[in-house]
Amino acid sequence: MKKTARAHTNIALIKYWGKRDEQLFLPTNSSLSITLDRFYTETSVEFDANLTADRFRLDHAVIEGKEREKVQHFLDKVRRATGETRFAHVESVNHVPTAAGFASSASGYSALAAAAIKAAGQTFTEKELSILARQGSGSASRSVYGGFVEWQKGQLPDGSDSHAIPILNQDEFDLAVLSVEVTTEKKKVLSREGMKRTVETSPFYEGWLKTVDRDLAAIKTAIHARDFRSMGEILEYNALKMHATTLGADPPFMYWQSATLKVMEAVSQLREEGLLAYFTIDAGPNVKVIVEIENEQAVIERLNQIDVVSEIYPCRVGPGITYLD
Ligand SMILES: O=C(O)C[C@@](O)(CF)CCOP(=O)(O)OP(=O)(O)O
Repeated sequence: MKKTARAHTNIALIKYWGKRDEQLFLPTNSSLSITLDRFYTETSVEFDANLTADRFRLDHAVIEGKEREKVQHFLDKVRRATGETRFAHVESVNHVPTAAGFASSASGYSALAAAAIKAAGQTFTEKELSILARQGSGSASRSVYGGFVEWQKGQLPDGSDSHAIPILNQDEFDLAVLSVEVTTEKKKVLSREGMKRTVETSPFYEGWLKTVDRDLAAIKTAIHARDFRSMGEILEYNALKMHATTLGADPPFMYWQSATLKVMEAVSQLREEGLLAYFTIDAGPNVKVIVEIENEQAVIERLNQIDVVSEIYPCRVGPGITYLD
């Protein structure tokens, strides 16, 4: 039977940056994210005895090659976990503007994990789904839950303790996440390759590992206290440290472009003027600005004045996985 699930993108406030096990997608450090309401992936899965290979369509186009193989490799994990033996039709639609710089792999693999398990006639707990989704893309482990989510790195070699846990529900600490798209010129280093090169070659990586757990503990305290200022200071600091590690990689690389820096400077200037806003940046030049709801419009107006800003997508804290049939 065909089953469909929806999963949302998430934005990390404490970054997942490095794997201790590439095959099982086990991270070097724990991370923490906000699931967003606006951007999501809807995926349907139907196992079919007549198929001789998994079929994958993304945004109504048949996908072949590496991307299809990655989906088949992931569905092999689903078949091992469920005893399902058939191949599947997979249909995914991304409600994520690709240019917005959101890694749709997070929403993509959590939606795929949820729909595939249901289509195999099984029911997984969120913890089991998180462990499965993690093996498609690390950040997908977090999109299983809504709101504020921690992905615990775990200690066990089999990864059975490396999964997400809910920290705060989506309606318990409302804030705005402004996805600021800047004009982009060059191709970016994909996060998977970027973190691998950094872990293997950057002398700054040990500094990252030394301080990330402290950032995580401090931001959880700030979130539970609804202390926006402290939370903002920590998330911005953590993002800067993550990006600093790439400058020491061999060969070095930088996700920021001049447009990125212009937005970063504007956010600092806003704080000078008393408007509390903080930025975070992932594996690309776009910037996500975190702001309290009452300041959202004022901050959007100011950021729209920056010549290199091409689009701003306002988001709110969003839900975990939902099943559509
Ligand atoms: O989201 C974060 O915590 C931080 C990042 O976005 C920073 F770029 C990394 C996301 O990495 P992902 O795409 O999940 O890698 P995969 O496990 O190799 O698929």
